[in-house]
Amino acid sequence: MSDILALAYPWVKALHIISVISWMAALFYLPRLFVHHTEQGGLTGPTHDIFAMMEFKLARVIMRPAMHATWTFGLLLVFTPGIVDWSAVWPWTKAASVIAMTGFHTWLIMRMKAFQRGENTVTGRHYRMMNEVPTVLMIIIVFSVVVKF
Ligand code: HEM
Repeated sequence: MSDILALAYPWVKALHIISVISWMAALFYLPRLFVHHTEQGGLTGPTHDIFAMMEFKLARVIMRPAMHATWTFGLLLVFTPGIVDWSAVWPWTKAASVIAMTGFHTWLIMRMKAFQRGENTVTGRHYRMMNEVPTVLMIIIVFSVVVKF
């Protein structure tokens, strides 16, 4: 098994990066949709229905499968011999950040489901601020995994 993972390493890493790009695209765009849904879409009527449909499809067709793929390929990289040195700091920084990113994903799913029910208690300003969370985490993750401090 270790031999197969070592041979597949560059392919798995490429698939990991493709999955990460897809996941991040959704994590960046869904809060933007929530901003405009809150400020222009309302919670009933045709504009609300269009926003709710776009949010549902983004979450279910792109964001969820991309997160599963990112975790799957990322964990395969973790189990590849010689790739992660747990005595260094970067794997722990990265692990904490990806858990936080997954928490942010879960929060977005909860907000998406609330909009589906025609409910929303969060302001557009709050969604704008929350939009910075994946940006900050992404910067920490990429420096961790590339610079390996
Ligand atoms: C979700 C759980 C994740 C796990 C378990 C994971 C794990 C890993 C591992 C073990 C590597 C290999 C490091 C190496 O080859 O030296 C890697 C590479 C990489 N990861 Fe992740 N990762 C995850 C999520 C993410 C996220 C969310 C991002 C970006 C926001 C990301 C960005 C990258 C990049 C850019 C690389 C390539 C680094 C390089 O080769 O220089 N990963 N990941």
